[in-house]
Amino acid sequence: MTPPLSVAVLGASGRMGAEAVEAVSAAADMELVAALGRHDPLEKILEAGATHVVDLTVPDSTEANVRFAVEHGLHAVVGTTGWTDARRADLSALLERQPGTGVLIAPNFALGSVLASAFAATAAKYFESVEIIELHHPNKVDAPSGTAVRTAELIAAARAEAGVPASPDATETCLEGARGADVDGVRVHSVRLRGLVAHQEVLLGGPGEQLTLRHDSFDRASFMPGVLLGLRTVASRPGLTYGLDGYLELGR
Ligand SMILES: NC(=O)C1=CN([C@@H]2O[C@H](COP(=O)(O)OP(=O)(O)OC[C@H]3O[C@@H](n4cnc5c(N)ncnc54)[C@H](OP(=O)(O)O)[C@@H]3O)[C@@H](O)[C@H]2O)C=CC1
Ligand SMILES: O=C(O)C1=N[C@H](C(=O)O)C[C@H](O)C1
Repeated sequence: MTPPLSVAVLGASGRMGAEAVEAVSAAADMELVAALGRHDPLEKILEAGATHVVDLTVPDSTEANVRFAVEHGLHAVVGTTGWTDARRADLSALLERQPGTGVLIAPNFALGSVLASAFAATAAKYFESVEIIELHHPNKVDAPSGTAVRTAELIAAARAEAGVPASPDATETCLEGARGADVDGVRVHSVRLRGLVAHQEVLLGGPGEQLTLRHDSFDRASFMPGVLLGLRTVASRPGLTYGLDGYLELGR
């Protein structure tokens, strides 16, 4: 019989971390061996004999956490935001020196969200205009969301490959921010509202029509199947995978 995966959760008392602790504890093929808070030394992961780490902390700490895991040959599943191109490139370089170790950075673990972003990328070349609205709870520490950034990147890449020109926009703004953030040429608007969890709309416009792709996470339980899928897959995918779509058969 295959032994259970030995999993350590970082950020264990946070909104996502607490949910992950429950999900891992309930999974028959996993054992939760450590649950670390902000003040716990990372060495606790090693003492506990973890082989897999889940990072659900904050953008300021995630890079050091993941580097620590990789340097010790542990596989990491990362949901924390803040992984810029430069940070991912540094991590890829580190992973080259640790063959056999896998890291998944997943801007969104909800399968519906991953699918919605993939659908948006597929649709993007057929429409003149595309904009993203992401909507989250007001305790979220960053904007725009990692999901919106990833979706914009996928859309921009698909449009560039198809040779689609930039979305038309003749606006003269008189107030900074009125048109949202520019992510790879895609406008992203961030809403923070009490009562929300995590939501996103991709608006695609053409002459006389609009396609809206909306995904809603009403509960953080929505992220857990993706976290568990990541944990079950990451060791078989050495190096860095960016986006849970990398583990799914999406057939672009
Ligand atoms: N990929 C995905 O599907 C999802 C990703 N996220 C992302 O996950 C991250 C966490 O979100 P959320 O759970 O809502 O946030 P919370 O603020 O609820 O939790 C963050 C956790 O990180 C801990 N922490 C804070 N600072 C440090 C530090 N310096 N070192 C180690 N740990 C630290 C906190 O500890 P303490 O309690 O002691 O302050 C807390 O437990 C965010 O980046 C968010 O965007 C969120 C939802 C889904
Ligand atoms: O902070 C959150 O809540 C979320 N963060 C991730 C992001 O920034 O995209 C994923 C999801 O949107 C929830």
